[in-house]
Amino acid sequence: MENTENMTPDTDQNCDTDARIAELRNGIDEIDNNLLELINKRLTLVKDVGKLKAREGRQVLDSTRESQIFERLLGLNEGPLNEKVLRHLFTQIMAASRQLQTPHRVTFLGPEATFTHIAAMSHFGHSVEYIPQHSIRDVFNEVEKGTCHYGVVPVENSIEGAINHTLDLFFESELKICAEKYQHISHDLLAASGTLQDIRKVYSHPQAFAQCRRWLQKYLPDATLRECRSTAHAARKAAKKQGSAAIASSEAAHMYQLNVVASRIEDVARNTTRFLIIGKDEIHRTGQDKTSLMFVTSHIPGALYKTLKPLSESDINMVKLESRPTKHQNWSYFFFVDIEGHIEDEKIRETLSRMESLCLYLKCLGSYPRATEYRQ
Ligand SMILES: O=C(O)C(=O)C[C@]1(C(=O)O)C=C[C@@H](O)C=C1
Repeated sequence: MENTENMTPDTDQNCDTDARIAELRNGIDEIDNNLLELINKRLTLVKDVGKLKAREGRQVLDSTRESQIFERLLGLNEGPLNEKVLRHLFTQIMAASRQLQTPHRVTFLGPEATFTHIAAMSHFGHSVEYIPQHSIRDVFNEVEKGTCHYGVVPVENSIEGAINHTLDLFFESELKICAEKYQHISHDLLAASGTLQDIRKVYSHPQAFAQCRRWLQKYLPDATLRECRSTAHAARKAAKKQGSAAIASSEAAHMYQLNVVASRIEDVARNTTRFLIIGKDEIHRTGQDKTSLMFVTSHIPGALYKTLKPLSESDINMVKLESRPTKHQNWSYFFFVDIEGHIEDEKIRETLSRMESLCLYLKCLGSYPRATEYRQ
C-alpha cells in the first residue's frame, strides 16, 4: 500500500488526472472495438457486392456511389470531425474495400514522393499498389495495356497553367477521365543536417525554384541552385551530399530520411495542381459533374464562336478553355473545354451533338464528379 501522507497537492492532482485519463481511455477502447467490428462488418458486405459485380463483369470502382457516400456523410456530420478528415478516413475505408474486391494497381508520373504520388494516394488511399512511371506517356500506355487500372497525371497548375503534354496525349488515346483531384502544392526545405547554416547547395525542380525564389533570396542568397528532373530526385541527391538541401514535399523528407529545415517556403500560398485520374471506365452521373471535351474547328472566321454557341444557348457553364496546336497543320488548333454537367444529362447530350455538327471533330474525354479544392 502506498503511503499517501506525504503527498503534495500536485501529486494528488496527478493521480486524479491519471485516473480520469484511464477512465476516458477505457471509453476510447470500447469505441475502437466497436469501430473495428463495424469496419469488418462493412467489409463483409463489400465482399458480397464484389462477388455480384464480378459475376456480371462490372467494374469495382464506382465513383458515383463513392461521391454519394461522401455527400450523405458530410450532410450527417455534426463535428468535431472536420470535412477534410472525414473525407480522408472514408477514402481509406473505401480504398480497403476496393482492394478486397480486386487488388488495384494505380500508375502515376513518378518518382515516389512527388506531388502526383501524393495526389494519387490522397485519392485512392493506401491500400492500392502504386507503380511510378518516367513519363506521362508511359502512364497512358500502362493503363491502355491494362497492366494498371488507373493512371494519375497532372493537367493544370494554378500558377504555371496547363500541362500541355497531358492535353496532347488525349488526342491519341481512347482513355477516359474518371475523376479529378486538386492537390495543394507546398514546398519544404529538406536537409540531412536539419539546419540552414551549413547549406551551400540546393537541389530542386525548376518550377519549385521559381515558386520559392523570394524565400531563397532571403535565407540562402549565396547557395548554388542545381536543377533536377523532379523534387523527389532532388531529395535523393540532397540525402547523399553533405552541405546540400532540397526543395521538395514533406513526404520526400520521410522517404529519404531528411529533416525539414523550413516548411511552406513557397512565395505564393495558393499554389494548386489539378490532377486527372484516367482509365477505361465510364463514370455515372452524380448530379455534381464535369465533362471534358476536345474539338477541332475549321480554319474560318468565327468557327470557335459558332462551335461554342450551343453551350450558351443551352445555359451550360463552361469552366475551362485551352487551345493546343494540332501539329498536323500550322496554326490549326485543338480546343479543350470543361463544362458543368454529365454526358448522361439529356441537355448535355443534345448540346454536344449540335456542337459536333458545327466543327470538324469532337471527342468527349469523360464525365466525372466535380472535385472540391482544399487548402492543406
Ligand atoms: O457499393 C459498391 O459498389 C461497393 O463496391 C462498395 C464501395 C464502398 O466501400 O462503399 C467500394 C467500392 C466502390 O467504388 C463503391 C463503394
